[in-house]
Amino acid sequence: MNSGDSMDTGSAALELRGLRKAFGEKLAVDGVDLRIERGSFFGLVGPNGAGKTTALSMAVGLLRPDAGTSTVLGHDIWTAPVEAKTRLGVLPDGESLPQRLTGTELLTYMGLLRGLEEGLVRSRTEELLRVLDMEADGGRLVADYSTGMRKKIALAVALLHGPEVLVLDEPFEAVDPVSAATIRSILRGFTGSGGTVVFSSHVMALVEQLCDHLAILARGRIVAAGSLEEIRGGASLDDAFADLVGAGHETGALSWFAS
Ligand SMILES: Nc1ncnc2c1ncn2[C@@H]1O[C@H](COP(=O)(O)OP(=O)(O)OP(=O)(O)O)[C@@H](O)[C@H]1O
Repeated sequence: MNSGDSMDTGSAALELRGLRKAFGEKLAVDGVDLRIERGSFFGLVGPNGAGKTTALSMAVGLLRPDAGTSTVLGHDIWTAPVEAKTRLGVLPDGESLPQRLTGTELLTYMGLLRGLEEGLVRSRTEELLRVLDMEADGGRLVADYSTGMRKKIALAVALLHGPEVLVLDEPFEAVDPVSAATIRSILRGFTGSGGTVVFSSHVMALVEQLCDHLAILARGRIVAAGSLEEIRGGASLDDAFADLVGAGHETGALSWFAS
């Protein structure tokens, strides 16, 4: 990992203040404040369309907010992007990778772009492909990868430069169980050595298994944030989630299947 500087001391790993974003009439993120401490394994959960991807995209500098700020280890993502992004590894939502490169070319290109020395890029690329069980796929085009393989190579890109804070949008989506176990173990090792992981997920079991802290986002607002125990309050996370975001949509069978 990169060594910190004096700005970093005492600041949160990631701090969001008053983040807001509207798409036309739709207020996707409506004033999100969140402080994520260093060394946390932090989950951001919420129903479909709650604003998770929009909030995380603004947090990492991929989407300009209408209002609010995001700081990474004390560095503002918009006014000090180099300082912030050097410390940040991002797994964005969707298919944002260059498709016409092989996996090895992609990692090499991204490593050199990050200013890493060539030998280091080569050794880290080999290690990442091996650990992610993609050694045999390094020479294939990213365009020909499966969805889960694209997720894994994107995670490799996020890890390559040795960030201190990882922000991952749905890192386990479409990933097979063996690869998911590998990713869990990489991420646990990462937080174990002082790094911070922030990830979004719909899978409560995963969040319960991995996270020490979490926030629940619904309709663009944080409806609960705290330690896993505080949010669960003695119940399962599934139940706490349903209570907080409002369950009660069991409207019965589809009319045309009614007997
Ligand atoms: N580029 C865009 N243009 C218009 N509306 C958008 C855009 N991006 C997101 N939205 C809207 O903003 C809201 C929040 O979307 P977002 O993708 O952030 O939710 P999410 O919590 O990540 O959802 P999911 O869990 O389904 O991935 C949704 O109503 C969505 O339709």
